[in-house]
Amino acid sequence: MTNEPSAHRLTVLGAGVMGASITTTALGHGVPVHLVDTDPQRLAEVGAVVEHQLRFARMMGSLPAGRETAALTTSTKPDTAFGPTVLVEAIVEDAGRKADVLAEVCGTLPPDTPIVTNTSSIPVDELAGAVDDPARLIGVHFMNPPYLIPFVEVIRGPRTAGRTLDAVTSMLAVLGRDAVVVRDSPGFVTSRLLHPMLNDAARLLGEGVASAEQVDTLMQGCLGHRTGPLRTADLIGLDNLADSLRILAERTGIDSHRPCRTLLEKVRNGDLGRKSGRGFYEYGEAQP
Ligand SMILES: NC(=O)c1ccc[n+]([C@@H]2O[C@H](COP(=O)([O-])OP(=O)(O)OC[C@H]3O[C@@H](n4cnc5c(N)ncnc54)[C@H](O)[C@@H]3O)[C@@H](O)[C@H]2O)c1
Repeated sequence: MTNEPSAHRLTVLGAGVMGASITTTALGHGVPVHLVDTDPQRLAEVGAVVEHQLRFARMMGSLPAGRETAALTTSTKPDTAFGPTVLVEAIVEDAGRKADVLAEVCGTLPPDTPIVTNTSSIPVDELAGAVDDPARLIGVHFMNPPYLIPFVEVIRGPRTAGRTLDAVTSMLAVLGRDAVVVRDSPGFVTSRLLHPMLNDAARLLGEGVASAEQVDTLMQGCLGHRTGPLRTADLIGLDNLADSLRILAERTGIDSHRPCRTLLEKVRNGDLGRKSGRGFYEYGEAQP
């Protein structure tokens, strides 16, 4: 696999928070993307979201200068004629739905096309059971937002082939991402450490120990956390965080990983964080 962007083409499943921003990262590095979402409304909005993110990423200097932005196509079903070199699954954090979509899509790809799951917490080998050839599935846990964070956590499942790892790390190099390869496990390294901490921050808020601003200010000012745990939770999306915590609790047997009452209440009220315009903080309107 070459380092020429034109040698790579991504199909991305899921045009939500991560699917859109993975798309921005690829387009800004000159890699064409076919973006698929079952929700036509989301597809109608996502072009403007990606444009906004491309402008922001350029302003932050996080895209290669002089590289032409690649073409984006969208649809509610994968276009088999697109011929991706890698397929990235970034749909909701639900093991059953991910397994269904992976089982369906693998039959439409040539046998050697690597499949990436962007799951936050589901063990890759659990999802590999849904793929025709488990050797071609690998986890790439892009951080949010991927066009600003140069590191990615790569999860090599016990059945992931070396050729899959090589092809995917080569694609990540074209996207300017540095891969840290870890062993498969619920939540891997980053979600296993981060998500329970965000849950505890919400618990402290619910117990009335401190306000959201105080929790974040203490974690930023005293412990050097970049954005504060509750602002981070709002950035992730509180529905996605709750789903990931449920999976962590079920797969590790650690009951305290279950999403706390304060977090569940926010999700029930539709306060999902930046993507809905309100979470632990008010944003006025939904943020791209
Ligand atoms: N949000 C984060 O900060 C973050 C970070 C790293 C990884 N992740 C992981 O990335 C994945 C996506 O998370 P998100 O935050 O973007 O979720 P999201 O809820 O913002 O978006 C999910 C999208 O998937 C679409 N979808 C659902 N079923 C589909 C299907 N069968 N085919 C195509 N599209 C489908 C939905 O319509 C929605 O637009 C999850 O596995 C999540 O755990 C999230």
